[in-house]
Amino acid sequence: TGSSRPQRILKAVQKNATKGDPQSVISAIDYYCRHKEWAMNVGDDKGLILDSVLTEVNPSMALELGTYCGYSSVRIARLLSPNSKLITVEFNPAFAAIARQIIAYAGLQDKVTIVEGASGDLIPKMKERFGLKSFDFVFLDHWKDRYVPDTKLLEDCGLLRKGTVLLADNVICPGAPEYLKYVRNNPRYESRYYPSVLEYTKAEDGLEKSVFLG
Ligand SMILES: O=C(NCCc1nnc(-c2ccc3[nH]cnc3c2)[nH]1)c1cc(-c2ccc(F)cc2)cc(O)c1O
Ligand SMILES: [Mg+2]
Repeated sequence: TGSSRPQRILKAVQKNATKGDPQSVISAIDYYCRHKEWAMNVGDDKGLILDSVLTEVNPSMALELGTYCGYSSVRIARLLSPNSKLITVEFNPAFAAIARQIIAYAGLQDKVTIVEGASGDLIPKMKERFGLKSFDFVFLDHWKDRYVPDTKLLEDCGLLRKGTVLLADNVICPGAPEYLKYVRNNPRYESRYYPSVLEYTKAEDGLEKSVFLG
């Protein structure tokens, strides 16, 4: 039984990044995934769009659905103000274990809480478990067929407030056509598409930013 791709990504971080330096962790993962083996991180092209939207929103409470190896958790958490927090949901325990180590290597463990389980089960428990009112920012990067049900669930659980920003990865590749229809035809959202490329490739992809209007 050999190593897994996430394990190899962790090793690349431990070998090439500087402990406590989030940017070096991001660069180490991007280098590895561009030159050694592809992986489904949001990547450096779409990552710059994520950075700019995040800086604009400056969230106190952020939610990420789909942690994978923690690459976007590090991208998000490194830009959060002091006392701001990121909760990230991961379904796969093996992914979560690697992400925890990568987030800790970046020195961001105090800003990030990784929750393991299905988003559909965890979202209804968030208010009580984390004593939070609502999220200021949500990054959707999990299973693409969960984007619509989980957005509806966030609405129904009162976890979105007037002005909450949803940013969805992969709306072109692998694609989230139902989600695009949902947010673009819904008067409760103001949506904008940011064209880009699929991580580490020249294939078309992009991010959809949707502001919840309450
Ligand atoms: O599947 C993806 N991402 C999802 C991973 C995940 N990590 N965690 C979850 C989770 C977390 C809580 C959940 N609760 C319920 N389902 C859950 C699923 N899902 C994904 C796939 C691609 C991709 C593109 C082109 C290809 F040829 C092949 C692949 C690119 C990307 O940027 C992705 O994000
Ligand atoms: Mg993605």
